[in-house]
Amino acid sequence: MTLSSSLKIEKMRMPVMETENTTVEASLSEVPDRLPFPPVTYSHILRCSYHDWHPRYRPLIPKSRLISLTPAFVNYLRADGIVLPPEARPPREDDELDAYEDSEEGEEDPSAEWPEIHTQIKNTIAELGGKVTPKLNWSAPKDATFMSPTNDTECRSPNDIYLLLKSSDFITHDLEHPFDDCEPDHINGNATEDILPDVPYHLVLRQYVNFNPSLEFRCFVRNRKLLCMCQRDQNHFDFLFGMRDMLRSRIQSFFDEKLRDTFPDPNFTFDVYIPAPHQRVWLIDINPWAQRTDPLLFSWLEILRMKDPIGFEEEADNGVEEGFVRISLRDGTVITPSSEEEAEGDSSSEEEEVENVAPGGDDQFAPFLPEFRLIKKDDPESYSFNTPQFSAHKVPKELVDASLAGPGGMSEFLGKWQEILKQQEREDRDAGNESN
Ligand SMILES: Nc1ncnc2c1ncn2[C@@H]1O[C@H](COP(=O)(O)OP(=O)(O)OP(=O)(O)O)[C@@H](O)[C@H]1O
Ligand SMILES: [Mg+2]
Repeated sequence: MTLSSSLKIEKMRMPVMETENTTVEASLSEVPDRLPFPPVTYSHILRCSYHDWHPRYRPLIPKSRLISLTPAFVNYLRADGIVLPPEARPPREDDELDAYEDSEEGEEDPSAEWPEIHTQIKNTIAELGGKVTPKLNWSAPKDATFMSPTNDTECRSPNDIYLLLKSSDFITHDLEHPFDDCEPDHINGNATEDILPDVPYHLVLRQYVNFNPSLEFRCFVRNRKLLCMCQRDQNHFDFLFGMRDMLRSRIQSFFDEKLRDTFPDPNFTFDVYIPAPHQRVWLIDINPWAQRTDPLLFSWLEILRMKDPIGFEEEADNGVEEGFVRISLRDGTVITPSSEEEAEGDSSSEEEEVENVAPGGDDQFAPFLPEFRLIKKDDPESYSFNTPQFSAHKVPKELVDASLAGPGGMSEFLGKWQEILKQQEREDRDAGNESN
């Protein structure tokens, strides 16, 4: 879950947007003051929490473990400042034993308040092969990767995890604002009491895998219909265009078979990963149908105003070619296999292979298939490969340089940070003295 994209951004995005088949032009006067979302309820947010859906979809998810967090640990995450438990380091030959013991003695150990969680995290990292990527109920600390020497969310020790979690605004959002802009649920038409629900906080540890970001997709579901989807990474990948129909078909089947009738809410978004050889779809996350979920290559207004795909029935026989959806058309009408049978015998000669076009090619009609939006070569949305995402969360260059400078790990980086701050204070003081 990212911090919300504002309506202002929606307005900026709307005027010209290349879609898969059409160019949508909307005048700003058509843009409402508020995005027309249905009310987002507390229980919808809770049902999108990893701990809620993980047991239901376990076989569809890459290997992960959940650790139920105690109030003491949640307090540690919430507390200002970053104090990490002391790390046991192997004694070096030149260590004076006395000096080594002295330095250990004085150190504060926050994990003394939550030793069982600390141990569970250590054991889970080992169980998952030594490398994990963490997240809380809704969010991964993607905005804090500047704290990591590898510049990503790979963690090898509990301290790597604590440092990322405590440095992330996305994690703070999970802790402090999960129900912002939400309202109580309605039972029999009556609103329930407006008391914020208790959140059963969980730490999710996923076995770290080298993801190919070009094969991650976000999918939007409204009224249990797969409405549209797009790539998650904001770069242009030429090869995706040739695979679009095949990937769409995989995602549609995955949705129909695994999610459509099992997710408790009719509206939601989900993220998938379809690594080579692109046979298997992995579920990565489920996000609320709410402004806080980044619509990526779409704008929310565009999604909310989108027509439902009218749907299709894939031919029941085995004449379906890999990578294509075969739809029966006659006189511009969709003919499903059952209606075809009723009408007359074999009509295969009248079949056409169609992409995401409406009958008669008229844009006023609903599309047949969910739009699958990819970044074209010259799209303004396409980032340069060097530009990091989450620009709102950028930090001074010195900090990034410091984090990348040495192999000493994250704790060393914290030390460098303190040094930079002290140096800055000294310079400010000197500048003040000079001007006096
Ligand atoms: N097992 C894994 N190993 C390595 N990287 C992973 C793994 N699982 C997910 N990732 C990476 O982490 C990214 C973020 O994960 P996730 O979608 O769960 O975070 P999020 O905070 O919910 O994101 P958003 O705010 O976009 O909803 C994914 O896009 C993927 O690149
Ligand atoms: Mg998410």
